[in-house]
Amino acid sequence: MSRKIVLASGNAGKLREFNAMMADLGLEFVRQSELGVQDAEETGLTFVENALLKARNAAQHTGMPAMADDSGIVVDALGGAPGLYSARYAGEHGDDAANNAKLLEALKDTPEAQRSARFYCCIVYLRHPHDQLPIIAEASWEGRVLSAPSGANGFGYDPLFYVPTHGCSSAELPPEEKNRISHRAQALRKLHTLLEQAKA
Ligand SMILES: O=P(O)(O)OP(=O)(O)OP(=O)(O)OC[C@H]1O[C@@H](n2cnc3c(O)ncnc32)[C@H](O)[C@@H]1O
Ligand SMILES: [Mg+2]
Repeated sequence: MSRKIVLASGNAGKLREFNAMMADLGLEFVRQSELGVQDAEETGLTFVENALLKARNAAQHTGMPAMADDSGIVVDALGGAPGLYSARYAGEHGDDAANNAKLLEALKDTPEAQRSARFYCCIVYLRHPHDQLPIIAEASWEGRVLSAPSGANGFGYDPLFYVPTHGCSSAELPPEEKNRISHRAQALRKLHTLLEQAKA
């Protein structure tokens, strides 16, 4: 699949990671902001609906194949919150510091054994604006929420997300290691396999 894809995200951290991962997969993309595409309203009640809304918006505004990611942190002790609303958990969209502070506050009385959480990522690919058979891949990354931030890599909730397999936060992982094991890496590899199979 050689066509250029419009990547329907405005999140700098995600774009950095997609940039690193898609080159290895031979996927060429352009950011929607470079094509004047405005962010879609995320009115969905599921991650897949929001990813579809973002991909469809970008495809319709450009006529190109489009790919979108909707993701978040799902915390068991909070009944799955912030989940779908991770980007605006503290109110202001994309205020990572406020979102992390609110998460720490919400779990201040939660013991370590009950702080399990997972990052979830759903990626949707549309071949063109009228594509009725989107290619969809999703993945989760199991961990738990730390009681204090640690590490400076990554973005969003990475300083608070403890990765049991590596004994550190996802913000302490080297970027290339996060891009090997994360929810986004797993979902993108699945999507790539589906694209190859569909010869999309
Ligand atoms: O919708 P786009 O434009 O892609 O950008 P966004 O930041 O609004 O993205 P989402 O709506 O998918 O919300 C995802 C939020 O979940 C968090 N998140 C997602 N993936 C993450 C990761 O790999 N590490 C840390 N936090 C992550 C982060 O706070 C994001 O703001
Ligand atoms: Mg968003």
